[in-house]
Amino acid sequence: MNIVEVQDLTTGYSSKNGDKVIGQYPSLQLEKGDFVALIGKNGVGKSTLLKTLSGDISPLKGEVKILNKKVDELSSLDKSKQISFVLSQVHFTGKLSVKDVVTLGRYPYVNWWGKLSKSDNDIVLQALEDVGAIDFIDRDVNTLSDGERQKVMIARAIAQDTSLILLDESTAHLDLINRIEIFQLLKKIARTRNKAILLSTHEVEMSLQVADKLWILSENKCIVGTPDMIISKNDIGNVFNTETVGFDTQNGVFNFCATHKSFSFGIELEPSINDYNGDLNIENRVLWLKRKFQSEGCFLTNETPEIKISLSYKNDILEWEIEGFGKVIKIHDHNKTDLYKEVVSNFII
Ligand SMILES: Nc1ncnc2c1ncn2[C@@H]1O[C@H](COP(=O)(O)OP(=O)(O)OP(=O)(O)O)[C@@H](O)[C@H]1O
Repeated sequence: MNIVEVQDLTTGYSSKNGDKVIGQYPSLQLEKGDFVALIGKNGVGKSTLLKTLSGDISPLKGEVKILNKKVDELSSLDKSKQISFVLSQVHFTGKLSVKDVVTLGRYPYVNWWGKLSKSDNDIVLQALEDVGAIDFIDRDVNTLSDGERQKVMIARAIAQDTSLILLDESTAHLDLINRIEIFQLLKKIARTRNKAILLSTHEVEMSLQVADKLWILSENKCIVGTPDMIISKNDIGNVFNTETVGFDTQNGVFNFCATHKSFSFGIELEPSINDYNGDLNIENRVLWLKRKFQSEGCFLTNETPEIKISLSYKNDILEWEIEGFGKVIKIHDHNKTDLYKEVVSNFII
């Protein structure tokens, strides 16, 4: 079942000088259980779309339905039971504890006298536990770090228990481990509690690994797909690649490319390497060396490269042999060799 249904939607802003169109989306849906990442370059319209879905701004054209009801026709109480919206920047005036802030998420459900039940209290504590914020439950929310505050705001949305949770760059201030944990937590909440969660983010690589689907905004439109579909059509590369950044569809990561072109190179591992029994993962080391050379503008090729590099294992020592421009050098590798620097200083300069 669809929680969100978008038809012929045009997002944007009206002013006395006329309408400013930001995006046009003929049809978009979010189903129960969906955890979807909304990605796209700066200024492409992610926040504008989220604010339109939440009913905070009106569409220039078309409509948004939440559980079959037009969002702009929902009462504010119904809206707060159906939609929670986590913003990236929040500031509270006055002194509010972390618990007070998360408890605000329960207010659509309180009785006539505004009294919270024990189960409301349990939901608040569980939400704080879920996001890893229970340890600062009594702190003044304005004294928290940006990352800590983000966790609290996500806990408030969880406590609000809405069908749709929208998050605008809410993991931006979190460190890597917290980002992964919050992504996984949001996915689990979507699945186990049958919610639809849409998170705008610049975490393209993590979205590909964790989200069920991606919405990629680009030039007024939205490309929708599962990560495997998106990768197979190279949608990420088509949208994000520039002269200096290229998306590697095989490894699901962005590679840096130099704007200038340098020498061609090839790296091979000689069979003797099989006898090596040290604590390095040689294949990974070579993979990252290739990336380093490519980021310097070097072109990887197996067919007669200008610089041929081979790694072997002789007399208990790893040894690089570098050949090119009529010259050969050997380097004993004690795991500290900056191979790119060696090549440039011995062969290029
Ligand atoms: N209130 C407004 N009035 C007019 N234009 C606006 C308004 N708010 C945003 N915009 C413009 O709408 C466009 C989309 O902005 P939006 O914030 O939706 O992009 P975004 O994809 O979320 O960007 P970012 O990744 O940088 O956060 C931008 O060109 C922005 O300048």
